[in-house]
Amino acid sequence: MSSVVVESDVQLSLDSIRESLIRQEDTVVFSLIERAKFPLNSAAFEEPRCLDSGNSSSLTEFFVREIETIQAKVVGRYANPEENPFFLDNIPHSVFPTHKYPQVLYPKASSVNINKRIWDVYFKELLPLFVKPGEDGNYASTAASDLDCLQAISRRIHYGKFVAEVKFRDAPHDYESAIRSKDTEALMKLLTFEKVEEMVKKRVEKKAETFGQEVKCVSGDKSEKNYKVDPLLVSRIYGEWLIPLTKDVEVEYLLRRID
Ligand SMILES: C=C(O[C@@H]1C=C(C(=O)O)C=C[C@H]1O)C(=O)O
Repeated sequence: MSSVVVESDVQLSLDSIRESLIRQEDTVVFSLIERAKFPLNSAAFEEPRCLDSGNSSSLTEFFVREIETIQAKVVGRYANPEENPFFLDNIPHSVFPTHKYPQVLYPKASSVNINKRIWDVYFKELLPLFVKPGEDGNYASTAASDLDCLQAISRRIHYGKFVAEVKFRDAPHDYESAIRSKDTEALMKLLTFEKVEEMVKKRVEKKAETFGQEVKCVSGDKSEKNYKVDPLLVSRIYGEWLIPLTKDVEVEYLLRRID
């Protein structure tokens, strides 16, 4: 995953942040396309089927917890300020040396984490929209695919912290009074760029068309195109959930920006 390259004097630009968000769209769209191979398979994430007595996790929750622990220990995943865990309260230390990430985010605001909301939104609202209903019993692969989607979506939404930091640095006086009076409406207005949002929605629709079309080798084939995930739905997922949640992260971050 491409990261914003910032040196210790921490040069940030809205353009470089937006470029990373554009690249992350590829990951999000591909992960949705991959997940659409499987039906809903709700038993994996709804039923507490763990055989370990005293553990009431669903298969998916158990899987995500275990993978997060391994990723923290082996690759220091959460040393990267772009990554936010779903379950780990105490992040285990990496057993290998980790990259020293420059301190870009404001320390008191950097811990904003809305993954509980993202988890609920993903399983209750998004997933039923873009996968077929039913069960095929392929729960292990489904859980792995869900984790890919969750991590891609979570990274995208929490990137709002970087967006908010750069917007604050570009116009601290504009933001400071709204932060002091905890005026979330004013903050939302300041950080919103409707034209950019429209462009994002159009672009992800196009990406879903391009990445998810069935490829045919018959030249001149004029038959209707089939898509693995409806491109309009991908645009809607961005417009109704991913962009608003990113902006909520921006507001949460800004509210703690001058603590
Ligand atoms: C992320 C930004 O902040 C807001 C959120 C956007 C998004 O989530 O794509 C787009 C434009 C802004 O309204 C940005 O300005 O790029």
